[in-house]
Amino acid sequence: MLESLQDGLQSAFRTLRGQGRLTESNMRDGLKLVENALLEADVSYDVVKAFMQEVSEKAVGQDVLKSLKPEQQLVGIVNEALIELLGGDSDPTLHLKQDVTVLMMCGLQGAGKTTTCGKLARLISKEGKKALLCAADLQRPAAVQQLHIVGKSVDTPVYSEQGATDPIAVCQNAVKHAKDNGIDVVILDTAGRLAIDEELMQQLKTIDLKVQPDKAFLVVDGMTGQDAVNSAKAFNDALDLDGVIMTKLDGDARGGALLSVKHVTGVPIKFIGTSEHMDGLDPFHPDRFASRILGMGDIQSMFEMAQREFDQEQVQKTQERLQKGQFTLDDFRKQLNQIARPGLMQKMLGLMPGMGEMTKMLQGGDHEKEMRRLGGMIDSMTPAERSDPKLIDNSRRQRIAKGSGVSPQEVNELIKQFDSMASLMKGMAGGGVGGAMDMMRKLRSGELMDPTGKMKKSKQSTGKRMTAKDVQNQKKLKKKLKKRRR
Ligand SMILES: Nc1nc2c(ncn2[C@@H]2O[C@H](COP(=O)(O)OP(=O)(O)OP(=O)(O)O)[C@@H](O)[C@H]2O)c(=O)[nH]1
Repeated sequence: MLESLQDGLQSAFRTLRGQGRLTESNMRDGLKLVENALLEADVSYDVVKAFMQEVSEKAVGQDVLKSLKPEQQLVGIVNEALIELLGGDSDPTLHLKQDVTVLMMCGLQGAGKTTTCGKLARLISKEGKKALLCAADLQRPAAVQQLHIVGKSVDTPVYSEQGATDPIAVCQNAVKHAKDNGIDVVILDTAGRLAIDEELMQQLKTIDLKVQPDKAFLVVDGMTGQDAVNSAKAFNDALDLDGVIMTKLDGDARGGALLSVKHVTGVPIKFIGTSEHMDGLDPFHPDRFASRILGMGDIQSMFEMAQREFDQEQVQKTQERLQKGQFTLDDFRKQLNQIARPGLMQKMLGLMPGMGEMTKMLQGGDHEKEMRRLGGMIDSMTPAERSDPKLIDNSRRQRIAKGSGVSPQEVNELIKQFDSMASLMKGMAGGGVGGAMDMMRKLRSGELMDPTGKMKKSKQSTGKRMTAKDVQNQKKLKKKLKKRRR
């Protein structure tokens, strides 16, 4: 996400690396590169101008701190200005009421509104609250049905009225239904249009007036750059928005809209869409995101993601089993299924300082195939072997390999991974950022994954030789990681 902006800023900071003192001239060179990086990321010109003015004033007037290198000083100043630009201390907490909380979602057609309704419902239910989706898009014939499909995929009920023509009445009835049925949050999926028009705005204003949602969120497509900013401005003029949800930041979005929207509209971003899957919605924290843009990672979000996405009950059970020495290969398989979900590892690694390159390399890893390979080996074991892999001697290893169509070395690798996972689970179950850090340390040191994103197995053990390209890639990756860690 926003790799080119990250790269641009990194090269700006690099110009100051090795320079002993912060002078006006070396700072000017660095600042010019920061400005270029922002413009290339398609940040609005006015935003760049205001941003650069603030940064330059601070940078040039800054006393040279003996303890900090010029590069570190500029990073610090840019970090502060970026946090401000992204929304300061705005935070994505929904502040649910005791009574029913109503969230109105609006946006242009195709921005990702319906998908985001589902993602939001999923996040709410992960927090133990009950959500209800309300089909208030009566404009597009298939919209109601689409919301039902989305609702089913996140296990959330959908309120809709067959043949209804009045979206306001549908929203009011949905809120009443929620009150009668102990539901905590109603998410209104309102109609979108291809462009902003008076009729759409009028309908939204009437819903706003008559249903009185607690929050109005605008969903905008981050891939559309400045158009997203302009539509945020128009919707905010009409509706007084509480927040923007910017979608499709997983693609080639350069980030300009993300950096411009708060400055131009005054409305902060509250969530970002990071994939088309239902787990692809991340709460947006300006300080954490600034840290990510500057390549410093976001350990807190990574930890929260682990808490949210890994079944905590299962983590707890596993810890108990570990403590009793009962962790088995069946448990191992369950854990793998959680951890190796497509996209999850990439997202988590993307939050690690300096791991941007690794996430690119993880793209395209065939997790399902890998899961089948590992599952096949586990299925070929006896229950006793699954409970106690130490029983697996040479002849058992030969039998399991034969039964699952792999080499005995691969069975060996699986058992090694099992041992790694056992200590990983201990770290995770230990909880806190430390647990997540421990898990990441293992990933980083390559104990779990190979550079293609598959669960690690040595190429020698499978009889395949490393190609020259593999060797080159590994070298490049090591070099990059080493450089960034400096
Ligand atoms: N890659 C990616 N795709 C997304 C994201 N959010 C939504 N999409 C995709 O964008 C497309 C449009 O999403 P919808 O949810 O149907 O958009 P909508 O705004 O509800 O559109 P209408 O119902 O026509 O008003 C779908 O193919 C989604 O899968 C995201 O964060 N990342």
